[in-house]
Order: sequence, then structure tokens, then C-alpha cells
Amino acid sequence: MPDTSCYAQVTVTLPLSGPYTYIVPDHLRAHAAVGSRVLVPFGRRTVTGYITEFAPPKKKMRVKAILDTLDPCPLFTPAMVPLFRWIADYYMAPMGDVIKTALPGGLNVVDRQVATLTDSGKTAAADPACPEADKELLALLMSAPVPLKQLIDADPPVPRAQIRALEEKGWITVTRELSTARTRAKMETLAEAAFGPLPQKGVTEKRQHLLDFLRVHGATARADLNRKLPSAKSTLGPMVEMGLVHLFEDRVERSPLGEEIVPDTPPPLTDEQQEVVSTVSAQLKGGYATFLLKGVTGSGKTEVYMRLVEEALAAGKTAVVLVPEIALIAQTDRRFKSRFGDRIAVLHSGLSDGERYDQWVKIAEKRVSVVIGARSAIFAPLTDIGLIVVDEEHDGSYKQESGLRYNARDLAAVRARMEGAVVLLGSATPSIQSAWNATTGKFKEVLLTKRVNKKPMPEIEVVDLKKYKDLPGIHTFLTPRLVEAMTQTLDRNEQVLLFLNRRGFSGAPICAHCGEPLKCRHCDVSMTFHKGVNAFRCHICGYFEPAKTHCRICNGNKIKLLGSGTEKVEEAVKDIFPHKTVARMDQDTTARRGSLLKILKGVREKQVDIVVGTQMIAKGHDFPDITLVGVICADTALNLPDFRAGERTFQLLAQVAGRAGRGDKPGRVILQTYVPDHFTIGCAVDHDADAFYTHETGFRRALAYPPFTRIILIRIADKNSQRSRAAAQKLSGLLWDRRPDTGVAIMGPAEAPLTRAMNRYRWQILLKGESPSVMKKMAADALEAFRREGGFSNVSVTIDVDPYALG
Ligand SMILES: Nc1ncnc2c1ncn2[C@@H]1O[C@H](COP(=O)(O)OP(=O)(O)OP(=O)(O)O)[C@@H](O)[C@H]1O
Ligand SMILES: [Zn+2]
Repeated sequence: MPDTSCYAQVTVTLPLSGPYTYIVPDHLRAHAAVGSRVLVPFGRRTVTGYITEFAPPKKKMRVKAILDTLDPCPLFTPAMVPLFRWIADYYMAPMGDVIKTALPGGLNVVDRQVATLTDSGKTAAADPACPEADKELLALLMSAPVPLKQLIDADPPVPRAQIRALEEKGWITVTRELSTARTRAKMETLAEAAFGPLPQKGVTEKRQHLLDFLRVHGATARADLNRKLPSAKSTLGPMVEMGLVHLFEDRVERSPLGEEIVPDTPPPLTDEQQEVVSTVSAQLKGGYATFLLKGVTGSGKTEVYMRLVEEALAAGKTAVVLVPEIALIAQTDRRFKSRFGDRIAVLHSGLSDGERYDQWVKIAEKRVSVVIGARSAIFAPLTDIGLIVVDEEHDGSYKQESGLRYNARDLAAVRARMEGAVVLLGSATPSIQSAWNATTGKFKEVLLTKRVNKKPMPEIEVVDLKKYKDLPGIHTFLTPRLVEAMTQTLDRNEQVLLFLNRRGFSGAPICAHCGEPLKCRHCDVSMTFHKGVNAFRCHICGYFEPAKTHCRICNGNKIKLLGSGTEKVEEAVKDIFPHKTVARMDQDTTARRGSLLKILKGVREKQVDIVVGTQMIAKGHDFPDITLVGVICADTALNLPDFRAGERTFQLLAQVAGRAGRGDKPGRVILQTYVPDHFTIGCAVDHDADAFYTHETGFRRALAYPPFTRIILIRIADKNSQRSRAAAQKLSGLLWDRRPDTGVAIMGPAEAPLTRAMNRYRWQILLKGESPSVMKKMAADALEAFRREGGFSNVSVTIDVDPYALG
């Protein structure tokens, strides 16, 4: 029988089908396993790939050998291969893309082409007869070789034909080299005290210090040693020579910033918590099931998660805890670390590539048994998963909105089913989808109906903003009612949270002369004025214009800053309460590493009196001294052209209201809105999630929207508006040809709500039906025909299965 282990099936991270067969050379046998990252020759190139299986080629063929393995251990488990296959099929994506999305960033080693100037090129550049265009290109290469991609992507681009022509003339050479961006384990030199008796001679006091230090702290990286014990710089060398200290190379871990952790003692559970823990933990031995934990804000869901994680660990299993926002990971991470110490790894976008890689390897090497992280942590390479918790399961950030558009909450159930684990979805405001799954019995429902502190839910007072719209300046958004409540709260030395889901200073700048909005040059949206950087910014593409700008329509130079964002609120609050400390928490103030932790710490330790923030602060946080929550404008998202606008608004309001009164003191909420009679606002004010659910499901059923149907959104985008429209119509026609007998509804093509983004004109087609597989087949067939059509080769078409946002 032939030895199959010498053939590996390798999926390369290029948008191709595959996998491809390679031979595992003898010297790599010990390192090659399913999940190993390897370097392979591919055509004329060298690329990264992953071993997904050991099997000989299907037919007789010449097979190349793997060049190298790249990591100390495999980066995913064999059990994850079927998960990747499921994702590739469900989201209609190449396997290579799936693996690339699943693994931490920065792992791809792909070679690239670089152009280098030759000696005759140098001579040519100095020749007056050399054509101007060629001279320019040669000048670019004068100081160093340049990647070809950089030349082709330049503005204006260098034509490929020109590059080829210069190569033929011998003025430049084009070669391949491995890209330098590669994340691997970090190696460092460590110092360690040697065993054996001390010689009497030559051991000065400083040298004795060094020995003592190393005996106490064990092996220490040289860089750390120099920092902690400055004299080591001079003593280390001689000590090594004397054989008293020896140096060796080893892997070191890059560990993320964190706070000092104080261990906690678990509190006795409330009766409700106990019941939930018992019900779910009984299932830990029974294999796959999904539970939906509906627990009002402040009911102690996190404590329930911790107990269940403990149960899973006690049963010899591992656990994953998904948290939506990176702002929340800091808090959850801290609470879990207090309980579980260093048995935890964290994964989120706030880590550097190196740190994330080290966390990943730590998980893969089974050195931790709990993983806390944002959506991509659903791909953590744990074995023996017993429990997957999805906190705030309704949250939109579980859906990845670029590249592979997966939903981590949905994948939690898929992975758990494959690996026999239990899923616990938790929320005070479950998604309509999950609540419906509980209604139909697909999920099991567990409840926490009361707050841990036994206090009632905070009282919500509605303020009608229409009544204040003619007040001067800041009082249109900081109404007298709100200011009064703030004063009372601050006088009692308690904290205030103000919520507005819009960052920047002004979100609606308009020309004071002609009244036209100031829009982005590349996108069909208003610019936002940011006072902090004194400039206008586009929140879609990042385009930036200095404060001194002109109206594009009438060239007027006076721009009125209408519409308020968190920066404007912050400024107004500082004006009214000059002696209070105000912190702002939004994407702009938390971009710098460590700044988020600092703000949260300030609020927790009461150095901050008033915190102004976007949705970042609206959910999940537990600050016992916040007793007043002010919602600056409740209806910012209510009228978006999206069938989930009501659902999202209700969830956000209920969540932010839930931040008030979590400690011993009762909380209150002032909710400002232009539509006080809107049903969604009314449900939020009454804390009535059930009423909202009943109303919303009625509406969804009537209009045949999810959860009663499934949706696939096809997005078409192109730089040319005519071509974009024509492509959308063509594709739509191809879909209609395939529609008969499928029962699938085709809506559109229509211009996307955001008609232009990053200079691309956007169209969309919506498929609605009962069966995703029928719709996907239709879409795939139509797309294939569309690609064969010709004329649209550069038009971008993306398919979003179960879209979250329809924009
Ligand atoms: N059994 C208990 N005894 C005492 N305190 C508890 C208990 N369970 C939880 N707590 C505390 O109650 C507070 C609220 O709990 P937690 O933050 O877990 O609520 P939550 O349900 O997650 O709320 P939200 O949905 O608003 O995020 C926390 O400070 C937590 O430490
Ligand atoms: Zn833009």
C-alpha cells in the first residue's frame, strides 16, 4: 500500500479552486499536519498554503514538493476543515479565502514582482534622447527596486506595456521575491543562571546581583534584563564566559496591553441565574443544542457565562466567548481573567499582528482553554469545544461587512453542531431572528427577568425635540429638561452618560449661500466636520478636506455646521458644566492604542463625571455609579431604508437605557426624540421587548422579510455609472431567465441607498425566497453566464448571503 502521508492536499490563499497536491519531503514530515501553514511553489511563484488533508493525487501526475513549514504548530484543527468547507459552500467563497479570513491577519507570504534598474537603464536615463515618459519611470527606480504592483496602482498608473518595453530593451529587469511581511513566532536570546557552585574569584557584587536576579526570575529575555537590571549590560558578557550564565534562543510571546488583574470570588447565584446554569450545564454532556438567554439589562448574564465556562472546563472541555465590540472585550476580558487567570487567550482587532499570532499559537498548542474575542474568535483553533457563548447576540458587528461576509453568531451554531458543543446566545434584546427560532423550538429559551440588584428597570422620560427646535444654539439638543436632570445627578456626585450615535462635530454641513450640502468628492454622502482635527471627513472613504473649503456648487466660502455629533455634545456639556470632567468615547478618541482602556478606567474609577459616546458605550458596560442616561436623539437610525431599522433602533435604545441604575442607586433615562409617538420608541420606553417582537414579526410576515424568508443581496459596482447600471440590468435579466418554478422573488435592480461610494456607482438586486440553496444556485448560474457575457469584466459583483445591512 502506498504511503498516503507523503502527499498533502494544499489550499493556497489565492482566489482559485484547488486544493493542489504536493509531496511532503522527508525532512518536513514531522512538522506537516492538517492545519500547517506551508510555502509551496505555484506556477512560477512561491505562495502560502494550508494543508487540509493527506491524500495522493486523483490522477497520475507530476507533483512538486512543499518548500517549508512556517509555524511551530498547525494553525487550525482537523475538525475545522469541514467547517471551512461548509462556509465556502454557504457563502459562495473560495476555500482559500475562507481560510485566509479565518486565520489571524498578516500570515500571507506571497511573492511579488519587483522592477530593478540595470546599468544600461542608468545610462539610458542620462541620455537626452530618452523619451520623457521612460525617463520618469527610470527615475522612479533610481534609488531602489520598486514592486510592480506599486507602479501599476500609481496615480497615474504606469502602463504594463511600458514596463514590458523597458524590460525588452534591457533597461530594467523584473524578478520575483518573497514579500517581507510575514508574521512568525518571535525568537529572542534568553539568559539563564547555570547550575553549580560559585567560584570565589571574580564575582563582584554586580555580578552576584545578576545571578540572584536570574535565580529569582528564571530565564529572562536579554532586552528585559537590560531594562530591569541596567548593570547587566556590562556583567552579562563576562558571566557567560565564566560559564555562570548561559544564553539560548527561544520563542517569546508578544502579549497585549492589559491591566493589573485582581482575582475575584464568585458571588452566590440568584435563583434565576442558578436555574439557567443548571439547565444549560445539563446539556453540556448531551451534545449540540442552542440556548437563547433572554435576560434584562443588569440581570447578571456575564456571571452565568462564567459559571458555564467553569462547568465546561471541569468537564475537560474548552470554551469560546464572543463579544461584539472591542470596547466590551476589555471589560469581559477583565472579568474573565479575574476568574480564570491565565487560562485565557484574547483575539480582537486591537492587537498587533504579532500579538494576535502569539495568542493564536497559544490556543493551537493547547496552552489555554478559554478564548474571548470579537467575531473572528469563532475560528479559534481549540479542540474539544464544549461551550460557545455569544454575548449581545443581536449585535450587527457579528456580521463581517467586507470580503467574506459571514455571520459569527450563525457560524457558532454551525461549528457547535459539527463539534458537539452547546451554544448560548445571550441578549436583553434578542434579534428577531433568534427570538423566532426560540418560538419555533429550534432554540431553547432560558430567562433572567430581574436585575441582580432587585431594582426596577430605570424610568424613561420622553422629551419631544420638536418643542425645542427654535431654542438658541445648544439647547436644541441639550434641552432644559436634560440639563436639569444632569445638574441634579452631578450634584449627588453620581455619573451621567450621554448617548448620540454620530461622531464628529457636525454631520450636516451646508453652504450658507446656496444651501447645498457639502458632500464627499468620491461618495454620495455628506462630509462630517471634525473639530479636533479642524477638517471635514468622509466616513465612507476617509476623504479629507481642510476646514477652509468652498461650496462645490456656488464656490461660497461660508459653511454652516448643522447636525450634531459627539464632539459638539462634548463641547456644549463642557460649556454648561465647566467644573465637571467630561470624557468622549467614540471611534475618534479610541483609535490610539491604550486610549480605550484609559477612558473606561476613568469612568470606572469616577475620575469622569460625564461620558459622551456613540454605540461603543451604549451596550454591555457595567458602571454602577451611572444613574442618568441621556439619549440626545433617539431616532437617528429609525428612517433608514432598511427593514431592520426599527429592530436596530429598539435594541440600541433598550441597551443604552440599561446602562442606568446598575448599582445600588436607582437610574433614570431622558430620551429625546422627534417622534415620541412612534411604536418603536414606545416599546423602548415601556421596556417591552415582547410587544416589540410581536409587532415586528407581524410586519415581517406581511412583507415576507426574514425570519419568514431568506435573502441574498447581490451588489454591483463600477466606476462608470452607465456600465454599472447596464451590468445590473444584464445580471437581473439572467436571473429572471432562471427564475421560473423556483418561487424566488427578484427585487431590483435598484440603485443602492448609498448610490456612490469611493467613486463607484452602486446597484443592487435582492433575492427573496424560502431556500438559500435554490437562490444560491440561481445566483451562481446567472453570475457564470454574466462573466461569460464579456464587456463587464471589471464590474465588481459581490454576493451577500443573509445580509445584515441593506445599504
Ligand atoms: N449573583 C450575583 N450576586 C451579586 N452580584 C452579581 C451577581 N450576578 C451578577 N452580579 C453583578 O451584577 C452586575 C450586572 O451583571 P452583568 O453585567 O453580568 O449584567 P448583564 O446581564 O450582562 O447586563 P447587560 O445586558 O446590561 O450587559 C455586575 O456588576 C455583576 O458583577
Ligand atoms: Zn467619501
